Amino acid sequence: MTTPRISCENISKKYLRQWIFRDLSYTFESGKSYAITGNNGSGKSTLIKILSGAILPTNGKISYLKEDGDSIHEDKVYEQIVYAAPYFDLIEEFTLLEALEFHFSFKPVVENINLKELPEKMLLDGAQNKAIKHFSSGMKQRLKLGLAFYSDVPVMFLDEPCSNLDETGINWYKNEILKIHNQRLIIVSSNQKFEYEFVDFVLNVMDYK
Ligand SMILES: Nc1ncnc2c1ncn2[C@@H]1O[C@H](COP(=O)(O)OP(=O)(O)OP(=O)(O)O)[C@@H](O)[C@H]1O
Repeated sequence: MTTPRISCENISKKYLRQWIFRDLSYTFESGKSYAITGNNGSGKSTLIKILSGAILPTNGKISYLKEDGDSIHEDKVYEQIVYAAPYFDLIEEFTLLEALEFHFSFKPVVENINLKELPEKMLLDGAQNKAIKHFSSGMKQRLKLGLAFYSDVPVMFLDEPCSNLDETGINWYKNEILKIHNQRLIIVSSNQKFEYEFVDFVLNVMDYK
């Protein structure tokens, strides 16, 4: 698995007439973990969306670079990433097993894990044939995070990862992320320290106003 780094050159984002952030130049190194912090409405989700390629910056350039310095073509970037966020919906009509089969038809599952083991790993044992529309908000969040954790890809974006999780879910999140954080580039958007205690670097979006 190649582990890319993400280079941002002078990126700025404007919505309507308001600059959300300006002139952000930063390199997210492969295998390191980062938190993006800042007040409510400061632009954390906007930045993480831009880094993933979900939306474009108003100005500036984002590149995914391989170890040899070559850039990964923008059409191929999606193969490198998983992204769990409140604004990305699950397909509600699927059962849990269908959702797992669907997701893992696009992304490889991490080595040595069988698809059948995943519900238990996500604390969703017993819900295999339940439709996602009947999941609680915490179950949906564990599924979103689980799809990210157990996909064998080098870049992981997490926006507000512990929203809707109870204490058991938060402990599960903390344990699972500690197992993988040295193998991936992880970028977490959060205002809650316990969600990003494991990171190597903190980037405050307020510093780019
Ligand atoms: N599509 C959009 N059109 C116009 N303005 C937008 C759009 N998306 C976000 N904004 C604005 O950009 C600013 C940053 O929003 P963003 O969601 O990135 O903040 P955030 O730091 O993630 O906030 P929170 O901590 O509340 O989740 C806000 O003022 C928001 O209203």
